Amino acid sequence: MELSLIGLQNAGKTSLVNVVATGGYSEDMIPTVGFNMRKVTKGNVTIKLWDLGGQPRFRSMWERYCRAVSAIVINYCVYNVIHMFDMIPSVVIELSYVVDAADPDNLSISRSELHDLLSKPSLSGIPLLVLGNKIDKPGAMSKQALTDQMDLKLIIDREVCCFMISCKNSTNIDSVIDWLVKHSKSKN
Ligand SMILES: Nc1nc2c(ncn2[C@@H]2O[C@H](COP(=O)(O)OP(=O)(O)OP(=O)(O)O)[C@@H](O)[C@H]2O)c(=O)[nH]1
Ligand SMILES: [Mg+2]
Repeated sequence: MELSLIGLQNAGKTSLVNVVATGGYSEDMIPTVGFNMRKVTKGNVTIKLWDLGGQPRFRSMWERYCRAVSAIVINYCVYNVIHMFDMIPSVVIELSYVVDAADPDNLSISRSELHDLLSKPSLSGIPLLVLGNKIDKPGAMSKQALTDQMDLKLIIDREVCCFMISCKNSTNIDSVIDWLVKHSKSKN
């Protein structure tokens, strides 16, 4: 199974890959240039994770990487949204600010990047996993607020699942792995 992670810069995509792969977390991260690929084995399932750079100059390649993979994970920095699409790479879209006021622009950018991506015919029907990341931070938004502000209720043409996570504290990372393994099995 192949997954692509998309999200705005600083959402925590590379941190998520590290936590899923090894359990390791670091504050000291370098922004991803282009993409990284990492293979992770969980039980009898091997997942190839495409970790895409979230800076504006890299966003045009998201669709290309989502066409070839099994799932799309969208990562938000709440904060993190992950969407999983089966048989397509996963995409992560991230928001890098405290949602409730500090930087409303980022939230609307994340929302429009997500809905733009989902409107691509090449990605139709792919399940989506939305992850709200950085819930350890004070002021992190609730799942309900994330769902409302990302207009997730408008997505009716595919399975959508949403978890609130913290890579830092490993909160709900097990649920993310279970979801990934379950969806990779259902397609293999
Ligand atoms: N407090 C907190 N910080 C986090 C969490 N996850 C990631 N971070 C921090 O957020 C920063 C950015 O993390 P990255 O994983 O590099 O973000 P990215 O989405 O890969 O960024 P790009 O590669 O530029 O797209 C780092 O300083 C991380 O330590 C979390 O759960 N909680
Ligand atoms: Mg990165």
